[in-house]
Amino acid sequence: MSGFSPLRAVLNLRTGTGSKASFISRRKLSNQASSTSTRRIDQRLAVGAGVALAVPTYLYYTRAKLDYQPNTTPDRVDDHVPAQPLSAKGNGGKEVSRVTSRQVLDKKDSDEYWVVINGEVYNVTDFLEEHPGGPEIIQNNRSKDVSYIFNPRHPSDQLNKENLPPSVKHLGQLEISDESEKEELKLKISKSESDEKERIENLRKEYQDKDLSNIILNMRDFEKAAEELCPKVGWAYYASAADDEITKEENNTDYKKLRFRPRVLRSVREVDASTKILGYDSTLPLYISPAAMAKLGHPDGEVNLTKGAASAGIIQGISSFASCSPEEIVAARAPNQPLFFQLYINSKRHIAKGVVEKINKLGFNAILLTVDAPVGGKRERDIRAKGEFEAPKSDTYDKQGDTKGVAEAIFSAVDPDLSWKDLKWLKEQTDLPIIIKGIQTVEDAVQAYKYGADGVILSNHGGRQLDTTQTGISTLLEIRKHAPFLLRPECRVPMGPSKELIENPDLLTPSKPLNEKPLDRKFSIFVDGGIWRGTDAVKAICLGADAVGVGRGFLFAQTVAGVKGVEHAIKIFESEIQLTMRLLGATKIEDLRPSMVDFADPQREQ
Ligand SMILES: Cc1cc2nc3c(=O)[nH]c(=O)nc-3n(C[C@H](O)[C@H](O)[C@H](O)COP(=O)(O)O)c2cc1C
Repeated sequence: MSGFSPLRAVLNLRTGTGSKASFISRRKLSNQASSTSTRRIDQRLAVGAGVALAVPTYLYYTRAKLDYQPNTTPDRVDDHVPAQPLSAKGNGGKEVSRVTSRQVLDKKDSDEYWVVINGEVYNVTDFLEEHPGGPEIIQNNRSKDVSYIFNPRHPSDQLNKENLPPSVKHLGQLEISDESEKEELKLKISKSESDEKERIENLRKEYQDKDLSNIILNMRDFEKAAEELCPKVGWAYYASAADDEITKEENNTDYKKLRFRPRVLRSVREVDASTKILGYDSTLPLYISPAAMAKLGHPDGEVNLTKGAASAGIIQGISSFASCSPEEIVAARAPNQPLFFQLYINSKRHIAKGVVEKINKLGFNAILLTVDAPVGGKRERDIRAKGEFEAPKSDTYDKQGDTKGVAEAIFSAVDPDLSWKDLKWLKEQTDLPIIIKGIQTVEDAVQAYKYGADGVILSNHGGRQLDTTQTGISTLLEIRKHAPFLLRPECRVPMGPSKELIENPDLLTPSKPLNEKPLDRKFSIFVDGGIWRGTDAVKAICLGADAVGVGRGFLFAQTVAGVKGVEHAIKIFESEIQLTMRLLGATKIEDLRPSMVDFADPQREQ
């Protein structure tokens, strides 16, 4: 990075020239939020049961599978055991192996561990120790139909032949010999759990039928509704953050320490909040942050987000630990819909290589490489929730309580030895833009630029990793102070009143600083964490962010009402962002500049 001096950079805050990142193809949006179609979705309900969790198999096995199979999650998972013996001729006319319920039940007292999932029988004896959720949950439920536990946590194509771990043996279709055996195969679900499941099912139906615009006015309303609609384990996983959850809280309260400086009489009838994110059109400077396990909140999971993002024209980031597979998500994608894939690098590099190959092949548009989670943070709600669950007890194996929290299970596959040199390795595997997610200091933002990343996400993982770490918006302030050269030139100016504007109040914003060069190559800066309002998003954009990410808010929205919930959430953000812009005197994203914001505490140094 030629000629960078932090001192010079600080001094140059006020001056400089350069071209702004291009914002083209704006879509004019009128006073009304753009209309988004609402889509009815399947009302199937997944209720959290147990904390067994397998890291999606595509992280281990790499053959890309492009033929999407529809979700086969049964309506009532506990009743999944088929009523009728299955035909011996399924599978496109080929002979299928059949396994009787008696055979499955007899394995209870053997050395082998068999389970039934969605009407198929598997021998998982050799998989026990590989199961990222720990062997106990399988041992506890041997010789049972475990679809109820399995389905909300795994992509529906995870058990397809090409995705099946070699240590899992598919034995054939289940054939029920008689009613009593069918009963014996069923998981025993406690009364309280089945009551809870019913309550959630009814409540979700109500939300699906209601006009959300009358009851969900802001993103916090979604949070409240989601708490009622999420099974305990899912809620604990979504809401949890590290230790005392101080960073999670500050992620939002830090925005409250900034004040707007609106300009008036600026003719704001027409406003356009559209922008480009990594060159892709977006109706808002806001995207869906990648967050794992959307099926814990709603049976259709991440696909809800894909469809909602498509109809409203924003971009979705997809977690490495999504509960829908990349193939399912790509199959749900609208033509030319941009999708960014969030990557965790597996300790086994050949596995990571395979994942990247798959992402390239499936046509994702960018990689968000998460670096703030070499190990999982201490998320106590999540850890506690596993204890609260009444795990179905097996007749033959009653060791309880040793299953992992969802987060703990997930992180067992992530490489804790990842280092900057691995970025070079990743660049060799892909031509996609690489954005480093989880940058928490100005030093690392500079390092990411030096190592050739295409951008950074200033993020502390929603406060889920190191508690009391600084917030994304604080890191942006650090960059403004110590490495403003990373920002677009027009944002390398101070917050608050500007001498130039006082001398020439006709101007809405200060002119681009003279003598400030743009970077040699494009470098995007995104911020996430604690964005609950349009005002939060606009503050970050004013200070130099290219766009902001929202994690929990969208998880909650899809939990409450699937695709319809996601569309409604985007509408909320759209109308709040447009309103904020109008009240600031800004009619397009380029108008949003540091002079429109200042610290609430006037003593605070920039
Ligand atoms: C339940 C949950 C799961 C998450 N899973 C991932 C993940 O798999 N990968 C990742 O990079 N970030 C993950 N994140 C972090 C988000 O991408 C994002 O940084 C964070 O949610 C932003 O904060 P917010 O929830 O306050 O909007 C997750 C966050 C939550 C709440």
